[in-house]
Amino acid sequence: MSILHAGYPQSPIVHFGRHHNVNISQLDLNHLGQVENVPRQVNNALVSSSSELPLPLFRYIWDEVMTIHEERNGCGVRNNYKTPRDSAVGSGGAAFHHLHTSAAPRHVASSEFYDDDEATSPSGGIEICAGGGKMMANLRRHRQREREAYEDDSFSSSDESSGRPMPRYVGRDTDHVFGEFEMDDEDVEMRSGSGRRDEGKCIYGEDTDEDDYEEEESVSELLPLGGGTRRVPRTPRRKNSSKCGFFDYYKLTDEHLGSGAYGSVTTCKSIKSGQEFAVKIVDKQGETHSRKRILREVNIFKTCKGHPNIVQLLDWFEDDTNFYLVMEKMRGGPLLQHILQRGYFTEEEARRVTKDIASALKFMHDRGIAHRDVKPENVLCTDPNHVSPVKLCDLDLASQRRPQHERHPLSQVASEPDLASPVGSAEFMAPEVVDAYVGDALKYDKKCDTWSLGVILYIMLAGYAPFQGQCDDSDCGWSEGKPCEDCQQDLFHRIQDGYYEFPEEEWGMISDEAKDLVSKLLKRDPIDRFVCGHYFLSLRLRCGENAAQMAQGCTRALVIFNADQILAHRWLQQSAASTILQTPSNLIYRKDSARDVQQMSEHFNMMNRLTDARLSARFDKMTMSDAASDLGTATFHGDGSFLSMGGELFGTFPRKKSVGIAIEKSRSGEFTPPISRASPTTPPPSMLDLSQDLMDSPVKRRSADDSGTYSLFSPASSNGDDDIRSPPILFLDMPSIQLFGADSTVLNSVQMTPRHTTEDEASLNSFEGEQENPIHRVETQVNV
Ligand SMILES: Nc1ncnc2c1ncn2[C@@H]1O[C@H](COP(=O)(O)OP(=O)(O)OP(=O)(O)O)[C@@H](O)[C@H]1O
Repeated sequence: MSILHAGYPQSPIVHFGRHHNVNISQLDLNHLGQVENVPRQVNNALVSSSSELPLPLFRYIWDEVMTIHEERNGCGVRNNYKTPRDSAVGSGGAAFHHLHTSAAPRHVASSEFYDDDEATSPSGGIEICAGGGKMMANLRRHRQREREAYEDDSFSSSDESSGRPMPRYVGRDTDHVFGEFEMDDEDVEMRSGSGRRDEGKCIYGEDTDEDDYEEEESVSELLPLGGGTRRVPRTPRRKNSSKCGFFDYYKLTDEHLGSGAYGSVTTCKSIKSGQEFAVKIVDKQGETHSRKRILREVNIFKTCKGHPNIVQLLDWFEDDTNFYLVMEKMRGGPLLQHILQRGYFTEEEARRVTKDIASALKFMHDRGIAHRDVKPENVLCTDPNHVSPVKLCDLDLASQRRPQHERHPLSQVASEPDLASPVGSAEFMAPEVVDAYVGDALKYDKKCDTWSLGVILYIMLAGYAPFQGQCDDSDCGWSEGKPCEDCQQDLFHRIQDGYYEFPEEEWGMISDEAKDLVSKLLKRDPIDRFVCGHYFLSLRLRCGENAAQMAQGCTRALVIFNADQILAHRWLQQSAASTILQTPSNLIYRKDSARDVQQMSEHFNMMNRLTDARLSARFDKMTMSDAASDLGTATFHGDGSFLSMGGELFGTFPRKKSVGIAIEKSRSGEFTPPISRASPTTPPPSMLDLSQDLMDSPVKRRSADDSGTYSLFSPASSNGDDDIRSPPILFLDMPSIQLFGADSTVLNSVQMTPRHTTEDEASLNSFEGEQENPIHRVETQVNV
């Protein structure tokens, strides 16, 4: 985990008005690293986090600093800051210094981010915000550049980081010669025409002159952290005149590599070089054929281009009957089959496989993609003689965020189809995904992948799954892969309970570190589950004696978490024991009926679309309290998933309608919201209006240990920020803010001494404000 703090580096003290000072170094990661009760691996990660922060993120911060500065001060500021490398220019200099020297500044930014007077307003209340429109927009730009850099050379064949050469492409380069499928509009027709051979038609079939140019395909940009999609400007490119199909370049062999719900995968050979590849052939006539789906899969393959632990797509074709996706051939076969055939497997090998999968997931998650079907069949071994390295395949269920402009501000909460559709194979489904099946429809996110990784790790170590379905019917064929309603229900219940064991017989010999990682991944509540990928958190601390003052004065701190919790786990950090596991003999692997799962998914998708339409219609004529009750009841499910999407959601509320508040009320405990009474920090009336409605709509919370914890969220309504993507505001008149890690240990706390405290405040146990990163909570505690 890496943290970058953008605070006030020139002085560690931030002045909140006349009476209240905050030592901002409390947010400094080096300080955090010394917190005693932070687990060792977190502590270590924090201590070393500055140097781990990827350079591109620093570039982003630098860009952000300069952009904001330029906007406020006119042009030319950027240039002024570009010359010196010393710290005389404050944080900007520090960031710049880092860019040029890779040194790790402890602070980046300061007043470059925000007006000086924001830090010196009268104190009395605290406002916490997440997201930040400009931050997000700049992060998108940064991501685009980063993605282009990756495509250019970061994971090229001489990728030093992996030490593994990428497959050398020898066949036709569809991208450069013939163009690609239409990627940017999923409904668009793929172009086709008569191929040179009868078997196939080429994707771009029109005859053209040698000198013809066509526009390069737009590339959909996949964005992390709640981003959207933006088209890259088209550039002209020479178009080849030849027409061609799959069979002009490859011939099929008899070797069948596997099949799934959508196609069969066989070996093919390049006619030119004789080199072997794998080709997934999807029948257009089949019930499951969907051009949209294929295009999405290709698009995601493209985004994952070059990663050493994701199978690479090399070429793709379409003819009258089939789609052809030509990939590198994974000669070692699916993971468990490989382990079974070898009959030998060690804990160290399990560790390496886990690291490879986690690395692939981090890469995808960083780009806003969830795989959603992580299971052993989709983990393929590169080499027939070694279990690792492995690569993830089957990106056809992977999901990316939709472009911002295509989303409806409210509908995405309940029905964003990308991550809301339950897909995947039953044994590997995370509880929140199962919830979506069994009626408690709610959002789930990329963390469903890390759950599945936990299941795979469990199976690798023990040879059986942590959750298994059973029924009383002795003739039931569930264990052979046949459908059984009762077994499926039983499995779902077990996953929802989240209860599993480490039976001594198999687990006695396995290291505590390995078990610890399993338990961090198989956390029932996604909030507590380990994550990988970048997350960031923007805090706004706002002070004022009344709403008007609060609207004016604030300061902000940006915290970026490079939350590679999985890869940073101590079991993955160093070699594990070479203990020989019982896995091969215990492996009784039941192939999933992915088709059944998919049918359920389609059904759920349909329900989603209905909900979507309903919400869209309602939103247009919605009053503020409607919006509030929507958030409070229909769409806010109180398990943190709201907030895992929250940064996006809040950011997209149109300002005029944006005074929604969602309050989560736990099952037990009394709750008196500070906003419902007059206090020195009385929030704007719009918020007061809503509070009572929300109090009447408690939301069920699923975590067992949540009593006395409350959440309050609101999109921005009065922060004086003209940015339509302005972040949510959490009004608090509490004196301290605490950052919590995934395991609920306090990472940091910022103490505020309120000028006014009342007895009422003592009745508030705590607030919990979730930011975009669901693993970190911001909580206030009463300190009268
Ligand atoms: N590049 C490859 N090299 C070797 N084998 C492969 C390759 N790609 C896929 N396979 C094998 O083919 C199987 C099916 O491939 P894939 O999962 O992509 O198809 P699918 O129809 O999308 O499957 P699903 O039903 O899981 O969605 C895989 O489980 C794997 O065993």
